[in-house]
Amino acid sequence: MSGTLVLVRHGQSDWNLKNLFTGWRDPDLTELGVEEAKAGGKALADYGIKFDIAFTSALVRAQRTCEIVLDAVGQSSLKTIRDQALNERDYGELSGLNKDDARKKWGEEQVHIWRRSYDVPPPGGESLRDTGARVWPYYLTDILPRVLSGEKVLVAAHGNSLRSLVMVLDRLTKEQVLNLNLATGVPMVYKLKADSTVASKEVLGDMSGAH
Ligand SMILES: O=C(O)[C@H](O)COP(=O)(O)O
Repeated sequence: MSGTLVLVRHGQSDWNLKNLFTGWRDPDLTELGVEEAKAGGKALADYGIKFDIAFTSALVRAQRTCEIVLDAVGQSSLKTIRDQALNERDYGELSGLNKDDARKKWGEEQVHIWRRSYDVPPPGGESLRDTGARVWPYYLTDILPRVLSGEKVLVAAHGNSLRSLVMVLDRLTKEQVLNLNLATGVPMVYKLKADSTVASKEVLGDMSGAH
């Protein structure tokens, strides 16, 4: 019997609010980010799920989101595994730069390619493929076996580490992944088949405002 995989991007961080490239830098959630995480948790509580285990990254914005979601579903003491394999894409030399300033310097198109393409890395940083090269093996060895054995698994992570997973789960092409944007704090509930492909996907919230 296969289980359930819930992916949730962390709520708004201080650097999301300031419009800065963040990557492996470690800002905390804003007040809005806390509210987004609470709303995602409430959606999961209303859905009626109880998790068997949670995974998050080595970065505080994802860890706090994970804690807030678990609190909302009444499981604040649930075992949670932190691993930097789930960290945000390393933004390299863009880390700490303002996204609008970067567009002025390098042009809208180039910045969009760095942010959303599959295989073009930002200077000194990771492409989505590079991010996947650490997320996918971790998923295969540490997360997927639990889901396939029937567990309900929460993964609270980042826009791009989760895009690399969604790309595989939703079988998106390199072209399609350009338009994949994940909203902060909106849970995606996947039920997997025994062969690890997706039986169903439900999005508990509004992804349309994601950018
Ligand atoms: O690291 C960051 O700056 C954000 O968390 C994600 O950035 P993006 O929207 O450019 O992918």
